[in-house]
Amino acid sequence: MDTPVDTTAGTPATRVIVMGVSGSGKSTIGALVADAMGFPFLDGDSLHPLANIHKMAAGIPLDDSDRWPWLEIVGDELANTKAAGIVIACSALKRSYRDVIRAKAPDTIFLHLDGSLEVLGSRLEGRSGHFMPPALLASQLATLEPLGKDENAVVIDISASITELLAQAVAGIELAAAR
Ligand SMILES: Nc1ncnc2c1ncn2[C@@H]1O[C@H](COP(=O)(O)OP(=O)(O)OP(=O)(O)O)[C@@H](O)[C@H]1O
Ligand SMILES: O=C(O)[C@H](O)[C@@H](O)[C@H](O)[C@H](O)CO
Repeated sequence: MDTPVDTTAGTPATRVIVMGVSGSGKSTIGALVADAMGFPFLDGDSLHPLANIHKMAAGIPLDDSDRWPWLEIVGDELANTKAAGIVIACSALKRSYRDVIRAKAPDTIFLHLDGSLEVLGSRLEGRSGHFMPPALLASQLATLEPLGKDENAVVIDISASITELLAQAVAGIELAAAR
C-alpha cells in the first residue's frame, strides 16, 4: 500500500537567532528583520533571569552557569513558536551555547552580526540608557567563538548602514531557510 501523504504538514517555521557580542546591533537589526519577514521578535535580554541583568549592570561578565538556564529559555521560545517564523536576539557566543539552542530547535539559523573592536566600541559609546556597560565588550569578544562551516550560518559585517544590513540579513536568512 502507498504511504499516505500528510496534507496537514505545513512548511517548517523559520527560526532565527541574531547573535553577536554586545553592541553588534542584535536588538536593532533583529527587530527590523522580524518586522520585514512578518515574524514576531523577542529580545533575549528580556529572557535573562534578573540576577544576570544585575550582574552585567554591575560590570561583571556572565559565566557559563549564568547562561545555561537563559539559553534553555531561548531554545524553548524558538521551539514552541506557533508562528511561521520567529527572530530572537541572543548573543549565543560559544558553540556550546548554540548547541543548547539546537538541542531544542535543530533547524535554527544563526545570523552573526560580525564587527571589529573599533566599530563595536564606537556603537556602544554612542548608545545610552542600556544596562550593559561598554567595558564588558572585551570579555564578550574573548568569549566569542565564530560560527563553524557546519553550522546553519549567515554572517554579515556590521560596518554597513542599518538599511543595507537589513537587506543582507533578510536575503541571507531566505537562502539559509531554502537549504
Ligand atoms: N548598522 C548600524 N549603523 C549605525 N548604528 C547602528 C547600527 N546597528 C546598530 N546601531 C546602533 O548601535 C548601538 C548598539 O545596537 P544594539 O543595541 O541593537 O546592539 P545589541 O547587539 O542588541 O547590544 P546588546 O547585546 O548590548 O543589547 C545602538 O545604539 C544602535 O542604534
Ligand atoms: O551572553 C551574554 O553575556 C549576554 O547575553 C550579553 O550578551 C547581554 O545579554 C547583552 O549583550 C547585553 O544586552
